Amino acid sequence: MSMHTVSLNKAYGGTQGVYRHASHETRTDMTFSVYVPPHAAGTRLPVVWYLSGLTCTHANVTEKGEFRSACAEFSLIFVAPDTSPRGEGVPGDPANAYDFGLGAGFYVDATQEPFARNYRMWSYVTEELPKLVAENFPVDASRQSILGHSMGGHGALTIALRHPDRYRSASAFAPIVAPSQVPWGIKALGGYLGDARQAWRKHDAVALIEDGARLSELLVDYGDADQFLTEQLRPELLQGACEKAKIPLTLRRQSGYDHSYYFISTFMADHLRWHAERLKG
Ligand SMILES: N[C@@H](CCC(=O)N[C@@H](CS)C(=O)NCC(=O)O)C(=O)O
Repeated sequence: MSMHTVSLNKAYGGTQGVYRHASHETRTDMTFSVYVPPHAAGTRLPVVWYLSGLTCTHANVTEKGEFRSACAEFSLIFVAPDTSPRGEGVPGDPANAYDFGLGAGFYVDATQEPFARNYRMWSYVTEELPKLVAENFPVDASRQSILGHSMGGHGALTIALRHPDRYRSASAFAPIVAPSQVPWGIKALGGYLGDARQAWRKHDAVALIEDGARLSELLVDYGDADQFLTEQLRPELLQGACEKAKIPLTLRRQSGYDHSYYFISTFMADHLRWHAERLKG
């Protein structure tokens, strides 16, 4: 699998890169960013996957996430994929909707037309991109963690719940925890997966936990001034599911914070420290 370098910039002694490759999953070119911290030649480093929210590309967190200082301090590689396929012929014009189509892939493999051909973000993020990253960067694949924001928090939680042996830890900022029960999720899962709600359950963190999926622990932050909190995010549903399933959840309500990267960047280093502790050794 080949990729080409779009940009490389030295930062905190390491390298922030942006790369593009032809994806066989999405049948489009895909762009992603990777920060590699300073390290001794020949060493393999733990990797943290960051999944972004609605309307985002790799660039939002890369430019506004303020993760590099902590990644350099804790020796973490940080990978940020795009949130959907893009390009000529890809359906889902964002002029029609910001919450479905381009920039809103929801980390599922679509089964419905006309989306099934390109919208394969589940397989892209869990299979294709990890292989490409392992081939091209000094990652230790036995030490991986995943985190995300909003729609990307949904992606991080569902991916971690379905791959408990692959990721040592999972966390989220303001995640959509029960897409089957909120407007963003009902629109996206219905549009990509169809009306048969049974197929939605493996893309719904709360439903996965109800159906028996387990994680050793979870860290979730949200802001109490988040404009999406009560209608779309509903952290209390995750809290209830985790309590029932006895999954230790650290759920922090951050006073005055909204849904933006001002919130995410404030708590980014904290999450990365938490992951780094679990990625040791
Ligand atoms: N304000 C956005 C709503 C979507 C939104 O808040 N997106 C979040 C993720 S769910 C985000 O990170 N946006 C991009 C950014 O802040 O850079 C819009 O109406 O387009």
